[in-house]
Amino acid sequence: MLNLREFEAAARAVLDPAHADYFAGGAGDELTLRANEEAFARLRLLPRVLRGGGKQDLAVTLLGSRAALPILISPTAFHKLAHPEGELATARAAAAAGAIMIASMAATTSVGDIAAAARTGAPDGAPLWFQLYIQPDLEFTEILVRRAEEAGCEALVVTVDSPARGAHERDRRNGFTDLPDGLCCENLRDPRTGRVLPIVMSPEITWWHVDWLRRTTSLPLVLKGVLHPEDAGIALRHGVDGLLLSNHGGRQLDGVPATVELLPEIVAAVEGRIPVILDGGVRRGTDVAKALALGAAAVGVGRPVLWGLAVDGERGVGQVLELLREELDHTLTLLGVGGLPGLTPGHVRPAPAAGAVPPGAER
Ligand SMILES: Cc1cc2nc3c(=O)[nH]c(=O)nc-3n(C[C@H](O)[C@H](O)[C@H](O)COP(=O)(O)O)c2cc1C
Ligand SMILES: CCCCC(=O)C(=O)O
Repeated sequence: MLNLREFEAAARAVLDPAHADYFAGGAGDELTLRANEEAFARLRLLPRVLRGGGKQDLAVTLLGSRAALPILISPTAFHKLAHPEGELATARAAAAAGAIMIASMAATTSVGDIAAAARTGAPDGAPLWFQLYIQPDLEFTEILVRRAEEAGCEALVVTVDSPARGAHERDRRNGFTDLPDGLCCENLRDPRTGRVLPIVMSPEITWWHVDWLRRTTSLPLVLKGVLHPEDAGIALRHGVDGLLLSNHGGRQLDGVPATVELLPEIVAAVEGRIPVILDGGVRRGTDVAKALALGAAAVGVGRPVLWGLAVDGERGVGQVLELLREELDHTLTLLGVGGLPGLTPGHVRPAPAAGAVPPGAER
């Protein structure tokens, strides 16, 4: 497999079509889903020449978590739909690659088991973060937080773009509403009753809940899904430690901008005080370089990990991460950049608008 696109095609060939559509799909007309990738394609890279350099160091430290590459595994639900080993395979591959994995609250494996798998992938420890939808039942939300802490998660990623579930027409068409028998969201098991609770996406969640969470845990808090620069400023005032600039891969509000289009504004709004991670449409090492040049501290990938997992379990996820790592390394070399800190906004230009006449070409 030469690139992530080939993984996508191969994954579709092996997945149940309804599950392939669940992974691939977006909300509504899928405008934002397409926009994420198109926006990367509209950015051009501008290399510098004759600058020497050598082996690229791709390591980053994010909120105290050390990673071998600036590419995280964004949280995605239901990995056992892609492969019987599910999140365990993903965690081992992430750990072996030194990539931070953000375990989804909607995982088909408990966060404790995911953490144990990550340790087998990298015995000196592999950074694991936990994604949380704040539940209106705060007692249960606190149970989830303690489980993540006990599992050794190093940060909480609080998804705030989901006051309601996105409208996924592919799932409605396919009648995909529930997990198959035998699979469930293990993290949602309620120790008070032994039952598995449904995930509540509630419009009643507010900044008050972020403050509550801030008081409830000492883990770093990353807000996932802030898109408005004013909300980035509000997040700072609420003591948030990082932002994951995300439109949920085009699966929540359709019609919102591509994340990389918003990146410069969000980076400006946080004034360097907290890291901004970006996800949505990252498919190439060149995309990673573009996002980092525009000020992202790192990027996340969602669907490509599911494709790798579907194609070949742990090995497939490992190959997806390795392809991105290699491509990023090669991109930096061709850009004449000696390491991640060398990437600057000057390395990126917008493509001319369609039909535009280049300056000096008018007659
Ligand atoms: C199948 C699928 C399931 C997802 N599940 C979650 C989830 O449980 N929690 C969450 O915060 N985001 C979830 N996301 C959004 C991802 O974290 C991420 O924002 C998005 O996939 C990034 O875009 P990309 O797929 O283009 O890389 C999901 C995305 C997909 C495609
Ligand atoms: C209840 C699971 C939510 C998964 C999710 O966030 C998505 O499919 O985008």
